[in-house]
This record gives sequence, C-alpha cells and structure tokens, in this order.
Amino acid sequence: MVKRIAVTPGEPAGIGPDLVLAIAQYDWPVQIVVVGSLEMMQERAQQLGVNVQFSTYQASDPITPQKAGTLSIIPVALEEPCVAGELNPANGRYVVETLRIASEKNISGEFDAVVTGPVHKGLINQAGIAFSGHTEYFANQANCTDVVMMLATEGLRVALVTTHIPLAYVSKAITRERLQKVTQILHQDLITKFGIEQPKIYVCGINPHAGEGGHLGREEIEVMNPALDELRENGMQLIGPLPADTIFHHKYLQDADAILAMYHDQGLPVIKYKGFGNSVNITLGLPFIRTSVDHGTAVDLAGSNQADPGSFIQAIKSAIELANNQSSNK
Ligand SMILES: NC(=O)c1ccc[n+]([C@@H]2O[C@H](COP(=O)([O-])OP(=O)(O)OC[C@H]3O[C@@H](n4cnc5c(N)ncnc54)[C@H](O)[C@@H]3O)[C@@H](O)[C@H]2O)c1
Ligand SMILES: N[C@H](C(=O)O)[C@H](O)COP(=O)(O)O
Repeated sequence: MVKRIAVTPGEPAGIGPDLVLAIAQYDWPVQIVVVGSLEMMQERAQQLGVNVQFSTYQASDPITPQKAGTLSIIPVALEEPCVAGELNPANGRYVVETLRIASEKNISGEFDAVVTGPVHKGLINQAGIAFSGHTEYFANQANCTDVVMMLATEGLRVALVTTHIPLAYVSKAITRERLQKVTQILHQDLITKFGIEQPKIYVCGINPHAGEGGHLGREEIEVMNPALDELRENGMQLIGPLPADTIFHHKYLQDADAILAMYHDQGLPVIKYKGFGNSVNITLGLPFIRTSVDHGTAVDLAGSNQADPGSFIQAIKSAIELANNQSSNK
C-alpha cells in the first residue's frame, strides 16, 4: 500500500520551504503532503524559479505516489507575511500549529510518518511558546515520557540520553531510570526498526576519561555502572562507559550499532563532522515515525538556491524505509 507522509517546512524564513520545493522536483513512491502556508510556498517557488503545481489535500482522496512538479498541501495561515531570510517572531505560532496538525494526523493513523524541516527554537520561545525542540514537542503531543533523539549517517548512529537542556542540568538529568529507559528504547528500536538482531551499544561516560576511576567524577561509578549492569543481566550488549574522547575510534565504531552519548554536544558534533548534509535525525520511542534534517534553519541561505537538500532527501528516504519496515513487521 502506498504510504502517506506529512512534511513540515519548519521556519518559513529559513531554508525549510526551499528544501520542500527541492524534493518536489522528484517522483517518490509515497504521497507527500506539506503542512504549511500555501502563499508562502508559492512565493518561495517564484523566488527560486521553481515550477510546482499545488493542490489542496483531502483525506478522502486516493493515496497516490508523489509526481515530480506537484505538491499536495494542508494550508496553514501565517500570522504575518514572510520574507525569506528575515526571522519574524510573529510566525512562531504558525510553526507550532504545523507541527500540531502533523502530529495529530500521525497519531490518528491518517499519515504513516512525518518529516520535519528545521525550526528556530529561539523564535518560537520569543512568540511566547515554551519550546525546546521537535523531539520534546512530539513526545508531549503523544503523551510519551521517554523518547530518544538519534542521528544516523553512513557508518555511525549516535543517540542521546539528554537532549535540549542546559549543560548545568545534564548530570542531574542522567538518573539510573533515564539511562535505562533510553538504552531500552534504543536497543528495542535497533532490533525492530533497523533489523539488527543483537545490537551492540557503546556507551559514553559523562566525565573526562569516564571519570578516571572516580578521580574526575563519580557518576560513572554511582549511577551509570549499576544501571548498565542491570540491563546486561537482561542480555543487552552494552560496552562502557568509555571515555567519550576515544569512543569514536574506528576500532570501536566498526563494532558498534550505536553510540549512546550522554548529552547533545558530546555526540552530535562528531556525527555532524562525519556526515553533515547527509545525516538524519530520527525520534525513537514515539508511536509514529518522525525523521528530520541534521542542520538548522540556515536563514542566511533562504531563497538563494544555495541550500543543500541532501539531508532532507535522506530524511524522506529514511521515513519511507521505516514506514515500510513497520508494515512488514505487523
Ligand atoms: N531539525 C531542526 O529543527 C534543527 C536542527 C538544528 C538546528 N536547528 C535550529 O536552527 C537554528 C540555526 O542554527 P545554527 O545556525 O546553529 O545551524 P544551521 O545548521 O542553521 O547553520 C550552520 C551553518 O551551516 C549552513 N547550512 C545549514 N544547513 C545547510 C544546508 N542545507 N545547505 C547548505 N548550508 C547549510 C548555514 O548556512 C550555516 O552557515 C537554531 O535555532 C537551531 O536551534 C533546528
Ligand atoms: N538537536 C538537533 C540537531 O542539533 O540537529 C536539532 O536541534 C533538532 O532537534 P529536534 O529534532 O528535537 O527539533
């Protein structure tokens, strides 16, 4: 059966709309439906010199594969007109509304996945909405207490125990319960979503040199080892905690199905260095499939035809693959 995928362009003043228009230049084996402003998308297409025929999405329409040069859209009105490259906090509410509609339609089963373009977290907060990221927003919409952010590129998957929180809160947020929950979700999804029979997960320490036997921090000894030992007793293959500065050595990577990093800037700089423009951000533990790009809003490039659509294309391909795997596992 043909799958139906919702796509949110994200921040309208950034490159998200440009990326959506770029993927609309190709045929896809799924129906792609944009959730966003029709006027803004038409204006951006004109600015970029791209020809796209828009049609309004109807849930009752037959689900047909995406044809190059066309786009189906669920129109969502901007609060104020958008100029590419000029961030306007007035449109923060519009961005969140597109995410609300996309998540609602995924939770209800009308759609098989959502692929998100980049949003500007600061601007949404300036609009008066507390927002730290799609990961946390979708978890909240789906009533999930624990979800996992994982970025993947050729030869490397990096998952995070904590996501968008200040560094000062990280150590306290890594409790035995949180570490175990994240590891369990990662282990389970590597099996069910990625077809790895016996996943090997390499776990980073929190402190320099994984605490150096307790001389440079005690979280590894007091929290991490007992949490990981309990999971090992249930048959999980967990290696670590290892020093984060050496865990990304080729010797370990060739054996690892995923690296579990303790915080955002411990794991993501490595994968973005290795695969920026080709990596995909996948939220694990949600009741629906969600993938995204590995980069931000790149407001400096909006409307300029210079945005690289590589990561967005990978995010769409990955969503299709995950949706197909999900069907064959049912
Ligand atoms: N998935 C998401 O929603 C997501 C991901 C990361 C960052 N962000 C947000 O994006 C905003 C801007 O973040 P930033 O400036 O740190 O990162 P950024 O990725 O927007 O930009 C960093 C640099 O990379 C370039 N770049 C980014 N994407 C590109 C592409 N597709 N093609 C060519 N060049 C590209 C930009 O021009 C810039 O020079 C922040 O508000 C951040 O929170 C959102
Ligand atoms: N942490 C992500 C990154 O650096 O690429 C990014 O901020 C997006 O996160 P969400 O998918 O939660 O919006």
